[in-house]
Amino acid sequence: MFESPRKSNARNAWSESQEELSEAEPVSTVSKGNRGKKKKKRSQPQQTERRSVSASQFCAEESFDREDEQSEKRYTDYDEPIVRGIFQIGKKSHDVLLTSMRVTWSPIQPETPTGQSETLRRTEYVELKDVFGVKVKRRRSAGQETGGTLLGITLFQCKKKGPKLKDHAIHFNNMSVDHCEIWFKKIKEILSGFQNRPKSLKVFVNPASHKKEAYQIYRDDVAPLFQLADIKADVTITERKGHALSILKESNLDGYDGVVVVGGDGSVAEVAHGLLLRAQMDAGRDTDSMFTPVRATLPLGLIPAGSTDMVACSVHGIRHPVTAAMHIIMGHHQEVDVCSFSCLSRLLRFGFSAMFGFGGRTLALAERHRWMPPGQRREFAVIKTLANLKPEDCELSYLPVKKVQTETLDSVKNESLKDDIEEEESWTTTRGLFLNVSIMAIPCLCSMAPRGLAPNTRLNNGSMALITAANTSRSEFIKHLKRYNSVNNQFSFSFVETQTVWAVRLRPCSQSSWSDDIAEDNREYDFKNTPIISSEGAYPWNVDGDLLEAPSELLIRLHPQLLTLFGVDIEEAEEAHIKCSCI
Ligand SMILES: Nc1ncnc2c1ncn2[C@@H]1O[C@H](COP(=O)(O)OP(=O)(O)OP(=O)(O)O)[C@@H](O)[C@H]1O
Repeated sequence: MFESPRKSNARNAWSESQEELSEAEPVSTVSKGNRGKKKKKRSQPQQTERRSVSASQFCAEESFDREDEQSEKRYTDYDEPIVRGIFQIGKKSHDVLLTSMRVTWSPIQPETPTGQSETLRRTEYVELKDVFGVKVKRRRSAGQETGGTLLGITLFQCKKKGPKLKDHAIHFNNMSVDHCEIWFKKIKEILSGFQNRPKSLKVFVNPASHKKEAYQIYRDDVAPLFQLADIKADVTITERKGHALSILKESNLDGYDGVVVVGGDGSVAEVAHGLLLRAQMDAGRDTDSMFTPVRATLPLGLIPAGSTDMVACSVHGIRHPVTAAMHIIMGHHQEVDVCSFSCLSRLLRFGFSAMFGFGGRTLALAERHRWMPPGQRREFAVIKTLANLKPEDCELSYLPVKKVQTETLDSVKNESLKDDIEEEESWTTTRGLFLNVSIMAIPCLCSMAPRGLAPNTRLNNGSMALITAANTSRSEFIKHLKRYNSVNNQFSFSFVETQTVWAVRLRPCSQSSWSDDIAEDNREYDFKNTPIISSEGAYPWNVDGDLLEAPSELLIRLHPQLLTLFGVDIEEAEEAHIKCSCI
């Protein structure tokens, strides 16, 4: 029985095999003077191409025998042959070559009357930039934990299909210990040279997320991939709201290369806030004043396991735990804009999006009915809030993004924004009745809004979308909401306005805050068993799916590229994909 590669112990993989096996076969380590034709033609591989090339491509490159000195130099700089040997791949023996960039293999077979073209057509390769793990492959009997007959080595490749990433195993069979040891060590050495790839991660799993499946998702889909990639994971299963935040504030994070959260948007927001707050504390920033924040030192990985997963969808383009894990393993970094929420100059939290009015009230109501199953709770809250739809009387001010400012450097932008915030005349102010006010620093993709709640915002374009729905009839407002899930433009209503902004100030003016709703609600429900979340005079905000109560005016500022997430800019990824299929 073959050992399942996912269950092998990555760290001791080779040392274990050395102890148990002694039989050796000659290995032809490729010397510079004996590279043959293969050494000459490999130029720097294209960064976007992930699939194996066809033999015809390889053949075309191979066929040039006369090369000038310059191309020879390019070859030796980038694609030095390291080791060459024979492995069985599938059912056939192959001539396999390892260079610093790739592993190339072609079947060994007698030459045909037409020459070598057939062999070359079958030549394939995998680029090492797409490989995330190498393991020793052994045959073990049922129940055998260690040892076993060496069969060869297995490479684990990250494969891309649209926005989806998945792992793919390529088996190179050879029963010689010496042969496999050299290959194993050389490939390991190359893989450890990828600086962006994390070696050690702090992982937070929220067991209460959505259908309580976060731990299972981590254990079954993510941990085996981390193990293949030799990533050490220090896992905390959170016990309560705020648990991850307190760990991030208090623990020594020096040994980690990143932080990972397995959960929904609420968990993501808590961990993102924790990382950023920790960075401010370490940098000595006074968060009780108008401060210019510093960037978080560690990148954050998001494994979606919540009910909406807007942040994960926005940075991966898909809600898929394996894709999320592969972005972390491969060290794909994406800078992301973040906003800060402050009240009377005091920082309340960092986050990505906020809703006031309908969005805030709906969440507040759902939170008060936590005892209901998640889907039912949300549906109930939406219907009840729509039934009691009330506009918010508020004063709304914003700092519009000026064209010239969008091109300035981030640090300059932060300082310039700080000056503008302090100058009252830079603000545009309106007072009115609003059914909903949304402020989004990222596109907020989710199943209810596949194009995003804020489709015109990018992850790091240095601005936020301000979307206001002024007072209108319930039926018009429902039409607007329904459009998020359709191909029609949700903003083409006279009562909806969108702005591109840097900062927003919102001051509720109505005296009847949502505590009136609670009083009404409590008449209908058993309030002894329902926690009362609101305090008198506080207004509910939905900040990344988490309830935030602000007693008075809330200031929301944008901080360009303050956080690094493991992921990609999905628009760029899509463009690259389109280009590929055109070719
Ligand atoms: N052990 C725990 N028990 C209860 N709540 C927890 C626990 N650990 C963390 N939390 C809190 O649960 C809140 C909600 O979790 P999360 O956002 O992951 O799930 P969700 O609400 O189902 O998903 P989404 O936000 O995507 O809709 C978070 O604010 C988090 O702080």
